[in-house]
Amino acid sequence: MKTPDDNRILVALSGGVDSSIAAALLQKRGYDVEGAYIRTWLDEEDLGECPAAQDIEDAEAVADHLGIPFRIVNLVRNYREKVVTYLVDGYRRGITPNPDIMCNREMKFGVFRDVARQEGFSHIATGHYCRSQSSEGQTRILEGIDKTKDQSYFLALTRGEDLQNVVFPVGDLRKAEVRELANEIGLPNARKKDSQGICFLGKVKIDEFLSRYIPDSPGDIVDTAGTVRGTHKGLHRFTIGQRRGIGVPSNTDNEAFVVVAKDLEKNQLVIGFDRPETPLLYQTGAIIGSLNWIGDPPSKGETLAAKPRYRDPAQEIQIIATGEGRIEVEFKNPQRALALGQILAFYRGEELIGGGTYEAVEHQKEFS
Ligand SMILES: Nc1ncnc2c1ncn2[C@@H]1O[C@H](COP(=O)(O)OP(=O)(O)OP(=O)(O)O)[C@@H](O)[C@H]1O
Repeated sequence: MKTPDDNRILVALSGGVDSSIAAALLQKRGYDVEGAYIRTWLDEEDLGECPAAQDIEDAEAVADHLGIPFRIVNLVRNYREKVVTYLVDGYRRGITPNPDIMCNREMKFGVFRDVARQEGFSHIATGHYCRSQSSEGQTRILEGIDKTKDQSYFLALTRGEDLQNVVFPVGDLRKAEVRELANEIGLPNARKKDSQGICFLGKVKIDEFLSRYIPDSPGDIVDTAGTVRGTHKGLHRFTIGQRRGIGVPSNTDNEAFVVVAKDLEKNQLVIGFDRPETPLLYQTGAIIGSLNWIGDPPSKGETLAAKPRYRDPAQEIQIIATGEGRIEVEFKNPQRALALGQILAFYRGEELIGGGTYEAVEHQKEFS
């Protein structure tokens, strides 16, 4: 193992604009910067095409443009073990996993960070829109300045110690500034669109991907009164709140059915109208498990902000009870369509203090 050199930073280069600018900014600040593309998927047959090929080409072109060394870090095996398994197992159990959050925890800030350290890099950097502050051995993660791009949510399950010596150079910038900088320095990928969706899946649809791993398991579609309205091919193909692809006409003008629950025991998909009074659709509280604290853990009775999902605005919550590895929260305002397995991220002001997984949800009392 090489001794970490305080000036050496390995930037995770995805081929996108944000991480390219992260590398350019660090280079400008005088660091000894190198770029690395993380390969998480190899099996081109599985995906029909290799979405990574273009990204690798772009990442390499950026490294060339900046005149920094470039490498590909192969984490295909780790990714299958840690992320694909978690993803497929989750869907198989009827819950809704978040592979992006797991990819950050296990790959970028897990194995990749270890590889960087072994290669003598003191720090790693990514193009995430968030900020980090370190003092007295503790690292605090703050939302990015650009609230419309903030990606701190995706770090909610990353271990605090793994976020030490991680730099987020674009967290202090707005996306428009990042694009402007990319044009100014003539980055070859300046016009590239933002990436979307699950890390490796790229252009592949999630249900198509899952169908390779999880066999169909047909069952009834019922409404909230228990009347059978149709059949489904497998509960894993649906998420609470989903409107598309149910295939049951509502016969009501301007109102479609949404998935309000999955009854795993009966293998039934429960549907209803997208209305606040629809039974099961809105939640007032939740039990959160698989907890991870980056900042100081909350105490019983504390009022905090929390993001029930990425892109959801922060909601006021209260900590009702704390227990071993679990916490019970109450939402000030009922939340729509929270799915088991999804992640709640906790905030004190702008600081991300951690996150956990919905293990159970509490429905609006009058309807449950
Ligand atoms: N395959 C990859 N190889 C290396 N780094 C990656 C890879 N995928 C993502 N990253 C890193 O994680 C960060 C956040 O990833 P995300 O997929 O959300 O991309 P993004 O916000 O669109 O950023 P970018 O514009 O850099 O792609 C990236 O900025 C990059 O540093």
